Amino acid sequence: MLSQKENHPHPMVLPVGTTLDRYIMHRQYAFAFATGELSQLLRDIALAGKIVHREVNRAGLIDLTGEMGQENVQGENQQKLDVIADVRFRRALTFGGEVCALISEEEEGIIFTGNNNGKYVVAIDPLDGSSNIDVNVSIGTIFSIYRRISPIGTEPTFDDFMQGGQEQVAAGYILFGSSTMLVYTTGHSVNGFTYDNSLGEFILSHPDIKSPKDGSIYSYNDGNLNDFSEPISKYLASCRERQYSARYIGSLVADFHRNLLKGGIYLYPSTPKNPNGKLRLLYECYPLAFIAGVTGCLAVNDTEAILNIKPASMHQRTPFYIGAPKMVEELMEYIKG
Ligand SMILES: O=P(O)(O)OC[C@H]1O[C@](O)(COP(=O)(O)O)[C@@H](O)[C@@H]1O
Ligand SMILES: [Mg+2]
Ligand SMILES: [Mg+2]
Repeated sequence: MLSQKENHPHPMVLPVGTTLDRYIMHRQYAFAFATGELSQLLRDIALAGKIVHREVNRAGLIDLTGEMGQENVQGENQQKLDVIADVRFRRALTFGGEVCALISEEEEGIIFTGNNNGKYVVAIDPLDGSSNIDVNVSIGTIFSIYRRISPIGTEPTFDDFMQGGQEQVAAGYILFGSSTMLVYTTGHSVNGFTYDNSLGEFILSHPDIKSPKDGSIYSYNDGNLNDFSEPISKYLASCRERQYSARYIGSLVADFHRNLLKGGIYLYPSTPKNPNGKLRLLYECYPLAFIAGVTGCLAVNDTEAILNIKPASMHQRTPFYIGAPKMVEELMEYIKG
């Protein structure tokens, strides 16, 4: 008699309307060696996402807008919601028990959860798009998950976080926009779940997302244009000449999500102010590049694919270009000259 796992088709396409929980369970059965820890970790992230969704929605009512009055490791003034989101994800991942350590945009060092038997480490941008928090514009959370390489039962190490983008076992983001969505991948397909407030559930709404091969949307901060290299300026001029649509929300997660669905390119080049770019490799660029790869998009910096960059420090930055393959390839032609 075939076991449940052998009997279960792989991959399983689930209908729109499936809850996240049911989806995760079914996906777990599709993998012979799945033991449920990653599934539980994804549920913990979804739980924290629901709590932050609630805080974001009523931020203006409960004095959660404005600055915290302190700086984070990046030298940025922390917004209250940056700190709230950081605390909520840290708690959910600590109490969930599957994560032995995490790094966060809001914290300098490694956060040890005390779960030394946990198999996973997480890198997280608890609140992305901080400049848009107080003005009711879409913001989000970005996360990246690795299986630890340090022995289970011991204290996790720096090396657990320096495995490189290709070693991610899962990555995703939560978008707090006109609706709240969780989009993630474990490397096989990218699926989007919309939060139904009345049910308190994430519901499958965007199964197996495939991104257009080409596009006509370009996203960058025009205020930095004079500081871009000549090849980048030339590429942007060619987009303008072709009357592409310039769209820039100023929240990476929201700009990425739009371009993922509609076809487009997001650029954050290096500038004199940010000689290594602005965006952080481990908890902004790697996870979005991992998602992009599964949907057929490309993610690069001026010299290589983002997932091939060898990490060296926890908060390192990189120039970042991500989007429709035809658009990114064309940009690379300009950069190569
Ligand atoms: O204001 P700028 O320089 O255009 O930068 C906007 C970019 O910086 C970010 O806000 C950086 O992320 P955080 O908000 O998480 O620090 C991105 O979301 C966004 O794309
Ligand atoms: Mg960010
Ligand atoms: Mg942030």
